[in-house]
Amino acid sequence: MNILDKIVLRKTEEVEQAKKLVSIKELEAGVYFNRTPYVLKEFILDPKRTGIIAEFKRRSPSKGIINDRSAVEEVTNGYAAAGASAISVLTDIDFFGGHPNDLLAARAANSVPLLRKDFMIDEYQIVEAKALGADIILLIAAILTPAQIENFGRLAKSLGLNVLLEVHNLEELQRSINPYIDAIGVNNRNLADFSVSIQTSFDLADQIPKEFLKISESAISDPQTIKQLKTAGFNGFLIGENFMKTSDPGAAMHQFVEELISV
Ligand SMILES: O=C(O)c1ccccc1NCC(=O)[C@H](O)[C@H](O)COP(=O)(O)O
Repeated sequence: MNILDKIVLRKTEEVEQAKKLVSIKELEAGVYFNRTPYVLKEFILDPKRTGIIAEFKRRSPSKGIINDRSAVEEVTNGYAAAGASAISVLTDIDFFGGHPNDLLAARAANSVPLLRKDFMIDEYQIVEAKALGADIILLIAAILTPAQIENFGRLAKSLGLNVLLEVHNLEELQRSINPYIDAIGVNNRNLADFSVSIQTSFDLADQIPKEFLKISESAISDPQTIKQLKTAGFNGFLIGENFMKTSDPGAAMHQFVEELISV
């Protein structure tokens, strides 16, 4: 069993527990449920912003603890001030040290699009994402069937949410595209064995149909790489560890953006 299988197994139990604790009706009565989500495309393509989706990530299966000291409000405020086009908040508890409350806290503290970064395997989590104040959900092709991706995408769009489809290879891309997707993220990390290669993004860049935003995800640590990814057609860049491993992730992003402007 690889790490993705383990995560999905645990997630299945977690979602069943959550359903028993909080009903869909209660989620729909939440303070954020009726807010209109931001449109990701407007923020990613805004020339005053950076295209960076900066991630709040305490730990990961590949790296262990990355940062268990920084507060979500402080970090996400720092990211927004540094020009983030969106902020990714990991809500997985057991494998990433996140929590749904991190998303609520980030929502209360920020006015940029928020990605609920989690392993979505059930429609309940999409309704929950809306209730937590998310603007974007992630659908990972490696753990979902094409029918699930279409059904989850349809539900997300009916709630006004943006849909980011994550793929790692051409086969996942070709079998997963549907009309409910806004953005395609190419994950440079192989989630089964943790190997990373930016080449994955370069290889898939021209295969992504023009109507989708193109996001390169993971293992980005150098402004020069962003420049190359932009030349290849990417408009968005998901970065976690490179900022979170520092004592002040917002300041680290600010410094990164300064360098990005000058390369
Ligand atoms: O990061 C991991 O170790 C990981 C393991 C298994 C499934 C998902 C995983 N990460 C999720 C992500 O895709 C990243 O958090 C995100 O793209 C940011 O990556 P990075 O900039 O390398 O922290």
